[in-house]
Amino acid sequence: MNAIQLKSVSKTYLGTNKPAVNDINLSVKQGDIITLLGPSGCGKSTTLRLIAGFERTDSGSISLAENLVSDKSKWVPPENRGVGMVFQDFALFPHLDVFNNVGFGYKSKDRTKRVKEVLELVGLSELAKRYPHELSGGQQQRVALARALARRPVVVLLDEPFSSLDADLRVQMRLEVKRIIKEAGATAVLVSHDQKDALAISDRIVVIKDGVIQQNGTPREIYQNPANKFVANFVGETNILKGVVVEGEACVATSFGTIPCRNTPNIKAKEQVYVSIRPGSIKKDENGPFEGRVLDTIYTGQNIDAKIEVDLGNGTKQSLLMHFHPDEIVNDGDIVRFRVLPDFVAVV
Ligand SMILES: Nc1ncnc2c1ncn2[C@@H]1O[C@H](COP(=O)(O)OP(=O)(O)OP(=O)(O)O)[C@@H](O)[C@H]1O
Repeated sequence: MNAIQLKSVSKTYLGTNKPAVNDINLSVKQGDIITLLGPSGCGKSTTLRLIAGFERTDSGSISLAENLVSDKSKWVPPENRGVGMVFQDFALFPHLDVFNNVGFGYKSKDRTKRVKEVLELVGLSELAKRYPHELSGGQQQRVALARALARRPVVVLLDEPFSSLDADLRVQMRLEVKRIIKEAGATAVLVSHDQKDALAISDRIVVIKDGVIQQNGTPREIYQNPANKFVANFVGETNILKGVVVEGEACVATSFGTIPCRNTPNIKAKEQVYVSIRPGSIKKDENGPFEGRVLDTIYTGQNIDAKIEVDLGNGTKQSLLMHFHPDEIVNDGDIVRFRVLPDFVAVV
């Protein structure tokens, strides 16, 4: 079952002449976590607000759990859409304790039982009597999530859920939020401009630019086979090079040599293309076919991120980003031989 379906949804705000959301089609399967990912102003929050019912569409239709909630002749208000919302700043009520924040507006007979249940789920049973100012950022986020889940919503919408958390807590809360949503069996839509959040938490990522969906895929598809240059650049670091597809081989001829590439069979031979090579696909190898000079290195703990320069022989140089194993000793000016593995090479 589709928990969410958007068909040809568009929205232009009054007083503007460019659509914030432009003909978006999107289906989200029951139980999936999806992230709307894109730069500031691309239309992520507008999409979320249209689903929640805080904004009205200009055209197109929205269904939640297969029930139509918005089209040109039907409009279901936010409170009747079965949507749970987690806001960026968590929006907890400062004068209510954790228990009453979570149970706010929940009027059913089973209120006490349900609030206890979701507090258990988010691991806050012990802190039910605390007030928001007595909680850490991560605990406040759990309260916000528990409140959103309490009414067993059709979908949970989370607007930049990790942006107010510091780096360590952010990493921890990605896993925790994912666990909680999965255990609750909820369907969730997150909005984020952070590719690391998106890759870590999502079943699917929807990359948006200028109100238009650029790609909708699993984190692996998005990272390994970005649909275009924008997606390749926005989700992770990459090298984008011009090239020509080689006839009869899964290869692309680029300025510094022929490199293996898996997604060429559907492309005509000799066609001019752009190829995206992730830095992790460029491996140091004493017997490799290419040679470059190290310009710059950054030690990240997991890798040594390096910028190298390949001499193309005719007075021009091609710079490339590559990763070295963190054990390597790499100095600026070193000459390294390398090869390109096909794993993270894609025509875009
Ligand atoms: N209430 C509004 N009135 C007019 N224009 C708006 C309004 N809200 C958003 N916009 C415009 O619509 C476009 C999309 O905005 P939106 O907030 O959906 O983007 P976003 O991707 O969520 O950005 P951010 O990450 O900065 O929140 C932007 O150009 C924005 O300026």
